[in-house]
Amino acid sequence: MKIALPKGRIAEEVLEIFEQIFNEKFEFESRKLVFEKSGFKFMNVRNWDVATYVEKQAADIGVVGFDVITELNSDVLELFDLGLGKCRVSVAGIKGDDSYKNKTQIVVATKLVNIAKNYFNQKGIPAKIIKLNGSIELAPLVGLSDVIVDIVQTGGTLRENGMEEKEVIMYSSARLIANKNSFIEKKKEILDLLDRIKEVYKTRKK
Ligand SMILES: Nc1ncnc2c1ncn2[C@@H]1O[C@H](COP(=O)(O)OP(=O)(O)OP(=O)(O)O)[C@@H](O)[C@H]1O
Ligand SMILES: O=P(O)(O)OC[C@H]1O[C@H](OP(=O)(O)OP(=O)(O)O)[C@H](O)[C@@H]1O
Repeated sequence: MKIALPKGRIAEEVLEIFEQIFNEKFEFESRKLVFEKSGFKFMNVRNWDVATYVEKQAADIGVVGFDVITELNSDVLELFDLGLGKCRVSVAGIKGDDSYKNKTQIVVATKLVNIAKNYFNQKGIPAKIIKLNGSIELAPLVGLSDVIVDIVQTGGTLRENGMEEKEVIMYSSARLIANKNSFIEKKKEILDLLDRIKEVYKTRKK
């Protein structure tokens, strides 16, 4: 069975869970992208690519943020909420300035283009979306956009830049996902692993 694990923020906590299940040290050596343990092949993949590997069945299962699955509209099965990497996706803007609410068209800077588009569409508010790849908070500060749609965790980045959360769009946490065909072909192995994860959660300190 092939398992795609994310690099980056949630990597450490995810590896910890797998360490507990397999009862041994789990570490991707510096540049090594694949390692095998007890018949499982683990792949070290960028958070944003986990959903793609799983959807295309290059991996049978994976761990990824719910924000990513939502943004990519990934056609995968969601098996379990791991409760890690908790954050929210919010509309944010300059503190005390709600003038964006009166505009005929709001200019929104974001990395999460689809989430932003769907949110303003559903509210019937015309929005022009500007895609950025990082440091999203800068956009309203220099007049590139009226507001941003971005991930908020501690709120520290917003505060430090004189901004505030205006509207929460969705809450996110890391999810265990499976490829739909793999779930049919390898149902027993996948459910066994899921049981082992749930077992770890019963004894896990929050
Ligand atoms: N402060 C935060 N900023 C970004 N993501 C966060 C934060 N807190 C929790 N998360 C969650 O952690 C996941 C992984 O974030 P991480 O920063 O490692 O990857 P990324 O930068 O979004 O992706 P990639 O490394 O592929 O470019 C996100 O998809 C989100 O669900
Ligand atoms: O609420 P906070 O705890 O401050 O976290 C939120 C910040 O973290 C993320 O950025 P990241 O650090 O991934 O950098 P980026 O701007 O390059 O995307 C996100 O895009 C926010 O900027």
